[in-house]
Formats: sequence, structure tokens, C-alpha cells
Amino acid sequence: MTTITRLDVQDIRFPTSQSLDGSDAMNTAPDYSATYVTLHTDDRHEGHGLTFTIGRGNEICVAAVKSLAYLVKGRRLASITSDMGAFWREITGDSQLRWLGPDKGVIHLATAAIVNAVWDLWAKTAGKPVWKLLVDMSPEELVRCLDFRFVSDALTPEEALALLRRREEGKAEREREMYQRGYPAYTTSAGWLGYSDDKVRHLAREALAEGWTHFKQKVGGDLEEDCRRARILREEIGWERPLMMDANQMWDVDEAITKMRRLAEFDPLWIEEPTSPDDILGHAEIRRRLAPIGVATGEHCHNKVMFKQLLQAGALDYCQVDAARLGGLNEVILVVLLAAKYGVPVCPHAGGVGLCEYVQHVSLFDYIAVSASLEGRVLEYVDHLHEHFVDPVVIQGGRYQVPRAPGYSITMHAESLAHHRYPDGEAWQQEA
Ligand SMILES: C[C@H](O)[C@@H](O)[C@@H](O)[C@H](O)C(=O)O
Ligand SMILES: [Mg+2]
Repeated sequence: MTTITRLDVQDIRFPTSQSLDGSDAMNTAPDYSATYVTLHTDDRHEGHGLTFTIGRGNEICVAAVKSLAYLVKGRRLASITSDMGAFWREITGDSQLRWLGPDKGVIHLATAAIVNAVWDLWAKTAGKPVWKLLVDMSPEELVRCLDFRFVSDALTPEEALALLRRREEGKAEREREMYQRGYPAYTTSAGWLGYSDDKVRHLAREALAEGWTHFKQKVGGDLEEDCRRARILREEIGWERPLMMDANQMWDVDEAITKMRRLAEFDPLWIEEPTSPDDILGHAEIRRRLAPIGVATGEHCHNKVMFKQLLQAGALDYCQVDAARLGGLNEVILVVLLAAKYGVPVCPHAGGVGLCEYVQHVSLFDYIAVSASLEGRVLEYVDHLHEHFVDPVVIQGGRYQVPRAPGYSITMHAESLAHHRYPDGEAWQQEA
């Protein structure tokens, strides 16, 4: 009977702004960071979870985790997993803390770290990777993990059950297929905005040699420079392979349309975050006027209600759900089901530390248990900081290989944590 006895939280930061890994037009010098949670128990298991930030302010997330901690401390794991939907409502529904959100901002990021740590603990005690824990659940068990409040006008529990039941057949076969072929992915790592032209060219060549077939570049800076980098990428990858563009919220609605009409010359598959992440109708307008270029968004879409409206408004071609922006896996599953109902492919966001490790579980679940389709689906990959994880993602020929270790793949090495703890870890002493 596993009981959560203690919650530890650490401020972990990597000085990626030195190399400009992860840089884009809006986030010009990110230090990839994690608010890292460990759930200690009275047996040999630990649960690990993190939420992603890009440096300054990570300490605010840490403080928010401390405020939420009382909701899991002393709880028996079974008392949570027997009704995960109710647990999620409790942790997002504390009558005082809720005022800080609700379901958005720092408090929701903090919620993600804790909720994901609970899923990691559950999967570890079950001896399964999280994706497998999910696909082995019956539709009824899975639906019990979800809180449909505020979205039942778009998706009822009964509809979710029907969706899942429809895919029961063929699950074993799709699981085998994933083991054999892996899940299709794209790389963002050649296209960070702060990289020199030479570096972009060299990284694109390297990625091609490794078997990558889909590439993403950053735009939203000077338009001529965006065009120049697009030209370099097209020269390297050719015109057959898809190229995606990501503006990271830089533009107004009309500006996005004008600039993308120019960048259309490079045949982008999608424009990601063309404008404010909160502007649902703006995204719909951009999508209408830019078709057939797709509109992608989600890494800053902070809850299920926003996703519901993006889908209802016909504002999305690709749903880029983020494993740590939403309040943990329960809410992510709900969004995966909503997207399935509206026929929009889920291509999770993974540009950050630990996000690739998380979202491989989400996409495997999506394919095996929900959508049964790979059409229009590619999972993001960034080639940074995987060495700090105990069970890092494995990529072969531009495809994610199925994770086998129990848990949510998010446990970091103790030495990595100690070295990058902010501000006292050695990595930051060298900085000072
Ligand atoms: C600051 C980050 O690296 C972002 O640039 C990154 O998440 C990006 O938007 C992405 O889509 O990967
Ligand atoms: Mg992005």
C-alpha cells in the first residue's frame, strides 16, 4: 500500500542561453529549466515529475508546488488512482489556491509537475511505462481519470467511451507496429533563431544523414532573414520533405497573414503560434485566409477549455498539446479525445527539457488507443539535454522508439540535479 510521505521540489536550470539552443523570435535567450518534483513514499518507489520554464521565474513555480504539496502529502496512492478524475478536480480546485488561476499560469504549471509525478509513481508501481498503463486500461477506467467539467458541451463521457471502444479492436496490432517502426517525428534542432547560417546548414545536413524527414524553422524576426534561412533549409532538405515554421506569437493577425504569404514561397506545412496564444478567433481567421498552409498551436494553450474553443472555432489544423502546460496527463488525455472528436491530428509540443521524454507516451497512447492514425501526425524532437535523464528518448531514423522502462521517462540523474540546481549547483557557480 504505497503512501506518499513527502514531496521535494527543486529549481533546476540549464544555461542553454549560452549556445542559444531553444532560441526563437520571442524567447530570444532561454535557459531551459525545470521545476522538478519528487514524491517519496513509504516503500521503494518514487514518483518524478517536472514542469518546464525557460529560466527566470522558475522559483515562482517552485513556490507554487510547495503551496499545492499538502494536497498529496500523506495520501495513499490507491486513494488517488481509484478515482483519478476526482483527484484532478481536487488538486485544481483548492478553494483558495484556485484564485491564482484558475487552470492557467504558474499554478497550473506547478499542478502539472505534481500530477505527472503521481502518474509516474502509479506507472512505476504497476511496472509499466505510462503509455502502456493507459492503453491497457478499459475505456471505463480511462474515462474515470478525466474531469469533464467545462467541456461536456463538446465531449461527454459517453462520447469519450464510444470513441475509445471503437478503437479497442486492433490495439495489440498497433502496439506491435510501434515496437517495430517507432513513431514518426520532426526535428526543430537545426532551426533555432540564434544559430548562424552555417550552423543551420551543417545541422540540417547532419539531421538528413540521421534519417530525419521533417524539419521546423523559427520565423518572426526580420522577414528577409526568415526567407534567407528558409532558402538555406530548402537547399539542404529539398522540396519533398515537409518544412514547418514557428513564429512563437510574434505577429498581429493581419501581419501574420501578410508575412506568411511571402514565406509561402518556401511551401511550409504549417505556421505555428502565428499570434497571441489566447486569440482563438484570430487563429481561425489566419487559418481561413492562409489555407492550404496549416495553423498549429498549443504550447501556450493553458487548459482544456481553450483547446475546446480552438477546435469549436475551426482554428486549428494541428493540436500541439503540451504535457506540462496543461495540468498534467489527465487534462492532456481529455484534449487528445477532444481533438479526435473534431478530427484534428495531435502533434505534441516538445521544445524544452524533458518534454520529448513526456510526449512520446502521449502520442503512443493517441495512436494505439484513440486515433489509430498517423496521418498528419509528427511528434516534435529537440536534440538537447537528454543525457540528464535516466531513461532518455531513443530516436532511430527520425522516429521515436517505444519506451520500455516503467514510469513517465522523466526521472533525472541525481548528479544532473545536483549540478544544475539553481543557484547553488556547480553549473551556476561557474556562471557567476
Ligand atoms: C523557447 C522554446 O525553445 C520554444 O522556442 C520552443 O518550445 C518552440 O516553440 C517549439 O515549438 O519547440
Ligand atoms: Mg513552438
